Amino acid sequence: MTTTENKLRIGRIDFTNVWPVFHHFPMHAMGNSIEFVKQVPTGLNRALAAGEIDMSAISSFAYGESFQDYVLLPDLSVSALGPVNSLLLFHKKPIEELRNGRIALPTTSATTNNLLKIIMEKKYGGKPAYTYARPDLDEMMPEHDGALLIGDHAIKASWLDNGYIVTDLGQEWKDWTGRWMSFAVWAVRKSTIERSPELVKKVWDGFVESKRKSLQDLTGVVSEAVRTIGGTETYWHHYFSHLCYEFGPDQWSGLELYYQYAWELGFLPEQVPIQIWSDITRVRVTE
Ligand SMILES: C=C(O[C@@H]1C=C(C(=O)O)C=C[C@H]1O)C(=O)O
Repeated sequence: MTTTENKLRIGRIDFTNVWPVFHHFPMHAMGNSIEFVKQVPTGLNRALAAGEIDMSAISSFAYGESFQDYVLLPDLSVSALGPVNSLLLFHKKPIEELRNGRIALPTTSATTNNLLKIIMEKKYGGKPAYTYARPDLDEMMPEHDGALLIGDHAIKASWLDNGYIVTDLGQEWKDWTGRWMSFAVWAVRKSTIERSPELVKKVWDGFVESKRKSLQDLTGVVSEAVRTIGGTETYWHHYFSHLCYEFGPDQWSGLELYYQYAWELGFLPEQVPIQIWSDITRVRVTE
């Protein structure tokens, strides 16, 4: 029986990229057993680590920082093999020339901020000076050679003709490594699985079913995006079709390389195992 005490608090990233996973979520079937908390990724990363929420879509980097306390839900992520269209570095000179430059990073991101640092250091052999800033290009650019934006902030900035060079970090990663990259993952606190395994399974089923329905017919998420964010149906169709919401061996392999590099550069204190929740009693750990 569900009690108020084991009500699940679930984080929802406040960006359009996750909509397919939530759009058809069967809220009506959950009674009052769950509650959604909507924030930008770094807000959810912090809340899950603090135990203020029980499960959440979070930055994959944040899983790497707290993997001892979390397991990952299978079949759910925000991933891409190539361009993402919402992880964009805006810059004034070619990326090679940013090696010793100044780059503004958004306070909303963890995965992509570290991805950029990895790419700048390992691919381009540079160590720019980084500053954290509100995700606003007009505020970020005057003092910097480049600025990173993620999510809807990146999308809206990409619609303006601001004269900057625009580099898609999903594309950069794929060109360099040939691998997938998963930017957001669905993590659950291990203590939550111990406390409410059936409810976690029911919620996971709901997310996977929502994803399946949304991708089968994108009309619902596309028209809501046009209505609430702007842009055209063609834009959003293209956007959602180029994101991938799967989380299987291809995506794990990309993420393993990312964690390896992040560890080598000292951004993560330990090597990170990908731990996938496989059923209500067992946890599978991939090497
Ligand atoms: C695809 C995206 O992936 C995201 C990037 C994140 C990060 O950099 O920490 C976290 C969650 C996702 O929202 C996006 O923001 O557009």
